[in-house]
Amino acid sequence: MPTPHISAAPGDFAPVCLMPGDPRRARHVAETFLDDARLVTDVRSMEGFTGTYEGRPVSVMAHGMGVPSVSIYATELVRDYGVGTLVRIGSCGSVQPDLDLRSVVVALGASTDSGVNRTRFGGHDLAAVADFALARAAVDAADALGVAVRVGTVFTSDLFYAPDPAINELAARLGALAVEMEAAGLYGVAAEHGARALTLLTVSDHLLDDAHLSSDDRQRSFDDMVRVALATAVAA
Ligand SMILES: O=P(O)(O)O[C@H]1O[C@H](CO)[C@@H](O)[C@H]1O
Ligand SMILES: O=c1cc[nH]c(=O)[nH]1
Repeated sequence: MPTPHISAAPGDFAPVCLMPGDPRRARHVAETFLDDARLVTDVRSMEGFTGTYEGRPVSVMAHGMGVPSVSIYATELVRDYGVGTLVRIGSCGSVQPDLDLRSVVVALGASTDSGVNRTRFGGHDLAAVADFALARAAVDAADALGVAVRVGTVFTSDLFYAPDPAINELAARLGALAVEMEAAGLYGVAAEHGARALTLLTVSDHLLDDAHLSSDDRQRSFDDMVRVALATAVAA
């Protein structure tokens, strides 16, 4: 049963899994928000945990950085462990002047410079979109929790260090709220394997202003997004 990248036993994962990029954030979510959380996999130190939230089973496992990494973990979770719902909880760089540090973004869809979805779709452009019920549940959950969210598209880039920052301005002109590195890959995996996926992001950097959150601030802001993600996970 173990896959090349996940050592859990059958049934170890809940039907819904939250996915940050950073394994330490996965542990933080498990220890802070889940009841009875237990470690179910730690291959390559990419720890995954399963516990309960409001009495419902929920898992959290990191996916690493970039489309290839999220594609591996998301595929194995869905195909080999029966996870049907994946909610990415990540960070992003804002490219809109009115989207400030600490804001939470609901990524309805993702443009990308990655080639994976074209590879997947025989050279055509795939509509890399979130599951509508999850997106609606996230917006409702955020309202109920008093967390302001912006809903729109993001740009999933293979390059954290873009050689020409003009790409961020172009993405903004074409409507992107922010830049990150996995949503388009996650949505492609979900489309291929019939799973539901959503990406929630906290703005940790402002790419137009060159402003950045401190690591303490990142943690605090991240927790608002986690509350929204958990409420979404048990509602939708
Ligand atoms: O905070 P995470 O979820 O890792 O997301 C963002 O941060 C990483 C880059 O620092 C990339 O993975 C990007 O998508
Ligand atoms: O991909 C990312 C994530 C956070 N901040 C950025 O500028 N880019």
